[in-house]
Amino acid sequence: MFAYGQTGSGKTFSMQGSSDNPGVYSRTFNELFKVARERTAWKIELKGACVEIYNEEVRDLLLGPNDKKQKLQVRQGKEGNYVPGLTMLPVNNVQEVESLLNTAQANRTVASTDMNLHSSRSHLAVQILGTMTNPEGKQFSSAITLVDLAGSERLAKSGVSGDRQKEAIKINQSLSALGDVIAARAQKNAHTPYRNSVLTHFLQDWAPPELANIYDIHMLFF
Ligand SMILES: Nc1ncnc2c1ncn2[C@@H]1O[C@H](COP(=O)(O)OP(=O)(O)OP(=O)(O)O)[C@@H](O)[C@H]1O
Repeated sequence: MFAYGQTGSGKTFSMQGSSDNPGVYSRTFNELFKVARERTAWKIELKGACVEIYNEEVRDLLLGPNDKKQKLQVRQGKEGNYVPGLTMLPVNNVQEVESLLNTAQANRTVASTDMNLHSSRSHLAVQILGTMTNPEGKQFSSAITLVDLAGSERLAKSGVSGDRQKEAIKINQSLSALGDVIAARAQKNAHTPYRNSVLTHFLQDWAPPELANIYDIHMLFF
């Protein structure tokens, strides 16, 4: 699921929500753990990861202040791309996911522009990966990814220069690459241009075009 829209339109606000008005994260993860609890005969293991894609670099947002930062790269896997070395922590309930999200939000790159005092300068991807074994012993794996995209911005309006301007150019380029990927998937093109940005490369799965509809993409427009 992607939150997409102009800078300052309320994407991060709607993803995070508040204590009296839960956002997309809370609602999604409450439902996920409710379903997991109901499947009493299944063995379900869930792990969470949070990354930001900043200036075409993948950054691990779950590192503590003393953890060693390493350069992360997207690698090709059989069922989808993955990032070797990325922190993935077991999560057993919504509170544990919320704790990961708090760490991620605190580590995310934010800056002030004319259009948003706390503008996200990166795409934030929150991923829950599940390994599930049904009562017959058959194993499945699955992932849900919620992406709070950095906002598209007109440089003249956001009034940015220097580093902020470079960030805005990268943000706009990667949003355009995401649009191209979604269009190619929707049209079931033989080639999907995943490699045109780190965002789309990170999110690449390996569904052949004829099976594209088994991978749900939801866009929230702001
Ligand atoms: N529905 C709302 N009610 C009250 N305040 C809101 C609402 N939506 C957004 N805001 C406020 O508007 C400001 C901008 O919102 P937010 O940071 O969520 O925008 P954004 O789309 O994520 O921007 P960017 O792409 O620049 O990161 C914030 O101060 C936020 O608290």
